[in-house]
Amino acid sequence: MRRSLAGLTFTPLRLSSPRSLLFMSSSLPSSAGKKPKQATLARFFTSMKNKPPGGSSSPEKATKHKLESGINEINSEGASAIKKLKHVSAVQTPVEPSDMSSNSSSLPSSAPSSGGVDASQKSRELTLKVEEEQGPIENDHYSSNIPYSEVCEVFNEIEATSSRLEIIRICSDFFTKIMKQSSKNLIPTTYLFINRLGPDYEPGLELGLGENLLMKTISESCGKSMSQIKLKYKEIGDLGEIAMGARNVQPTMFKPKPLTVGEVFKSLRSIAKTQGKDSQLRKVKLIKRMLTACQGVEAKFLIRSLESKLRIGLAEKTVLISLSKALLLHGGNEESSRVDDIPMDALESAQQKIRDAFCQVPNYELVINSCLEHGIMNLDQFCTLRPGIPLKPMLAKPTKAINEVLDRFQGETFTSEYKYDGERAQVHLLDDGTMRIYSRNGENMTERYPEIRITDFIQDIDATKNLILDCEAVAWDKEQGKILPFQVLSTRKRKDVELSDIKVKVCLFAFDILCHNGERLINKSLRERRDCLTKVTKVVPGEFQYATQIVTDNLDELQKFLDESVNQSCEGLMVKMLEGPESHYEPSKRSRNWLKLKKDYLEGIGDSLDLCVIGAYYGRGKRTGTYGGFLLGCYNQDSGEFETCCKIGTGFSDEMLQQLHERLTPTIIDGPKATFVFDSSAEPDVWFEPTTLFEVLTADLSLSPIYKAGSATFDKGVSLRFPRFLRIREDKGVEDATSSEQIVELYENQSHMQN
Ligand SMILES: Nc1ncnc2c1ncn2[C@@H]1O[C@H](COP(=O)(O)OP(=O)(O)OP(=O)(O)O)[C@@H](O)[C@H]1O
Repeated sequence: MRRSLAGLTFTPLRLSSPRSLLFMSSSLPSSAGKKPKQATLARFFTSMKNKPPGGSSSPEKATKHKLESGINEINSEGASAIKKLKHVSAVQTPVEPSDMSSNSSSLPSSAPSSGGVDASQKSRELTLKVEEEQGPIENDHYSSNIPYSEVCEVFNEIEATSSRLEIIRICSDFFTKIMKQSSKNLIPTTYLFINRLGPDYEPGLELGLGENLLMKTISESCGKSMSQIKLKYKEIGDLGEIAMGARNVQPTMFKPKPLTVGEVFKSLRSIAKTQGKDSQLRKVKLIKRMLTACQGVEAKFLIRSLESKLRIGLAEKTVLISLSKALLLHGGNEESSRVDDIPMDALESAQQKIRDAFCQVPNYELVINSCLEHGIMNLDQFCTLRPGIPLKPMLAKPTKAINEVLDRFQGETFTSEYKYDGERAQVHLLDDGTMRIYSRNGENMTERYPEIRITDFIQDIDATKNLILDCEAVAWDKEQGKILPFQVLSTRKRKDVELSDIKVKVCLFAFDILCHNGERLINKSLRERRDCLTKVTKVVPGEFQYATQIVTDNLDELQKFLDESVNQSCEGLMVKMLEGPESHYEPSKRSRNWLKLKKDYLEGIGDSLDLCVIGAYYGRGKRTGTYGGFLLGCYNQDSGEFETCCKIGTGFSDEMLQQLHERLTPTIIDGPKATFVFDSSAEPDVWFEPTTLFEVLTADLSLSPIYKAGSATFDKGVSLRFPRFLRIREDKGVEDATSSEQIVELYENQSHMQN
């Protein structure tokens, strides 16, 4: 069967067997270890345009070089004075909605011929003035003339589709189509699809728009009163639908000029970056401009993007797979001009390459541009980790007993390290001497630790130009010279920390080095990386130390080491492969080459779970006035859904219940989201927008007809028995919740142990 999308004919991807189906929906590392069939692959890749390193002369190339050297500094000094003046000239005249696509097009005749100090200072002043009026000026990396309506039509189609394979087909067909027009279209479009405004580590990309502000804007632009909007919102609970309904019945004198993907994306970024005096007003102005130009379904998705909830059931992983298909097709010649013509193993390799690159460089812009310039199959040479970009950290699998560890590492050389109880800190030293510290989620938290100076911990500062270290930041008692528990660390301020504010000292415990002087070390053995770490850095007691470690496979020695770690306020042990390819650092992967052994959880399933709060039950008796229990869900990374796995009411202090009531009540929504998978017998009294993760302990896991975690694997869902609240996970986003896949694995391990 052939389908047609906006004039182009595509044949849907045919999957030859249930096994291939399984691959398509499988998780990130699924194809590791599988060898693609060389003959088919070779045939396919020789038919691809050969793009030698750096040999491309495509128009994207120049842009790409600019991007690679400083994409995360988009609004900084990088944009030239001329470019700024160019924008200034265009924006000095008031821009009507219908003119939105025309700004930044012409150079003023007065543009300076060189970037002399006066000229650039002057342009900076002008830029600041315009930024004050309009929000920060963007350079043109995000230009795209694709009509925004086309993206919205695709969103609409996805919203109405439940099959993940079909969604992948829709997305990859669309990406292929827009790339045929210009490959530049892909970056802003991808960001709109994943509902983000840039890489996670780029600061200042929070839209910060409250529900009320959006209602007011809709009311003012679409000619409805605030009370009408509020009433409708109570009824249908979707501001997007409301804006679309209101906009579409609004009489207009002139047909507005259609919005483009480029201008919508750039306006969203400008809204996020608008700060300071009257920022709300300026944000509203930008929204109104777009809203008055919306037609058809555009207003629905524009408002949802502004709310940062697209609600179409599109998981980021699905977008990544679709992207790899489209990019692979784009790199091929006419013989392979349809997704169907690409051999399955070529697709598998391409997907793996793009995921690997993304784990090292979590920036769509850099990954896409690298694909376009060098070809997707050469990504591993050109798109690799670098100081200044936080790579996704390697993660560990839980274990329940030392015996399990010994079974796993039998016959191998492995090492055990203390598992410190603090916050992960990826420390980067950049060529220009600046230091950045990134969290587990790639958030820049350098400001949180103003007392840390990495240069103090480097042996030979002249010989070390840049590096990336993997560490745990732990609260430290300077007087007693010992580690303090995590709870003490969490009392430190998270923002705007001044040196004078610091009451709780921090010590960095380094356990890995991932890059040194531009050399990637992740494909070296842990033993080699450790040697490098101790050569390049030096211990400063109480400020920078190495993770305490031991190399032994003796059960008694390991038991003693585990007890010692706990006595020193650690959580237990991290046990790691020490030699050979299995000891390489695997970004983003929850690997069986790193096992965690947490002393407190040995009695349970070996680990705590981080689950998303999606609903609550009103408290009774002593708990009247607060919530008495909560409905929790894990996150299915394939479908983007939250699958319920337990009700929880144990482990909360009265104070915590009060806090949770205050925190969660503003996030109440009118009904369950389409992404909540639940059974009607466990319906809560109120539903929440997913915002908060609880770290939860459980005695064990069991199958239940009421809960839905992992129900695609088993007929029933996996649920937690006797769940107990431990704390709120402030350092994780809702999509970092324990995945359905992890829950299934924990359940299977538990059944295996019981048998
Ligand atoms: N020696 C060590 N080696 C590696 N990680 C360590 C070490 N000591 C402490 N850690 C911390 O332990 C974390 C992994 O264990 P844990 O399960 O507690 O973390 P988490 O954030 O809940 O992650 P997840 O549950 O997703 O694995 C690492 O992310 C790191 O922050």
